[in-house]
Amino acid sequence: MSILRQPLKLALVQLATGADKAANLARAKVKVIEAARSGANIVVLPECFNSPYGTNYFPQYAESLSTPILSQSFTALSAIAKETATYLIGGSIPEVDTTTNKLYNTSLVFSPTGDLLATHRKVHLFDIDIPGKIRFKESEVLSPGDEITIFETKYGKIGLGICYDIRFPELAMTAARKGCFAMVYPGAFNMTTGPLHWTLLARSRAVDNQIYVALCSPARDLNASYHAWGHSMVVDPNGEVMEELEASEGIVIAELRNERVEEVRTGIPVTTQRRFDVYKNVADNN
Ligand SMILES: O=C(O)CCC(=O)C(=O)O
Repeated sequence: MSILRQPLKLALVQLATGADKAANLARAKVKVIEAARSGANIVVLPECFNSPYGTNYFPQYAESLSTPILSQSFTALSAIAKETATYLIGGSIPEVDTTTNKLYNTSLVFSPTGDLLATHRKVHLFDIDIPGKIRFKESEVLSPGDEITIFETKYGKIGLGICYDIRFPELAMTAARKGCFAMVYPGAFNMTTGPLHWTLLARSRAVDNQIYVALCSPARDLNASYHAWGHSMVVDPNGEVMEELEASEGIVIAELRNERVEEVRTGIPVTTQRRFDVYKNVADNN
């Protein structure tokens, strides 16, 4: 069965971001136009591309999406998607729900006509504490989303997660079993877990599910309080890294094809060999 209806070019924009939201949105527009001119059909921006990354920044930069026209980032992303006629996976932005006052780390996806296709609120919040290296507690200010996000494109279905979501294989597995040809994760790993796990996790989710996996980071800025790992990459369904950036701003484009999915799935047919009769109670504790 064809899960990818036609070949497509996927672009990851490893954006250089700063503290000025309007400047970040303007820079995103320039780079998405550049990607589209290079033939990209789907373009991805990084996690928190419109603000610095840090719990202290989220309340200040958060936008309500309840009246989209009033959201600076929503309107900008929709207009960029329309102008470039691309599917735009708009990284993520801090969102405030004004009825509950809760904050979320939220990704918006737009169609080539500028219509909203999907909204993903980061499900697994980035709460880690590695003594002497990094402590980060998104849950101090953010609330988690509660849904797996899958959206339909003319190419097929794509699953969407944000950064730390990649550490949870269940999310990608569920999306793959629902027919997604790719998982896309806007992300911003750091200088401790980046070198340890970024590539490992991307390749793992790809090879677990025999799907494409794309991770899109901001560029590294050593003057910022958070140093992003960079290394945006596209991994193929065999777990092979197709394209990868270093730490500075750039764009990578990879061509995704159904033949590659089929070739890998035929050679090593794990997608049809699963034994849910053996591990159907995967969520039980004992
Ligand atoms: O999982 C990690 O090591 C990093 C996650 C992260 O930076 C994030 O969720 O924003």
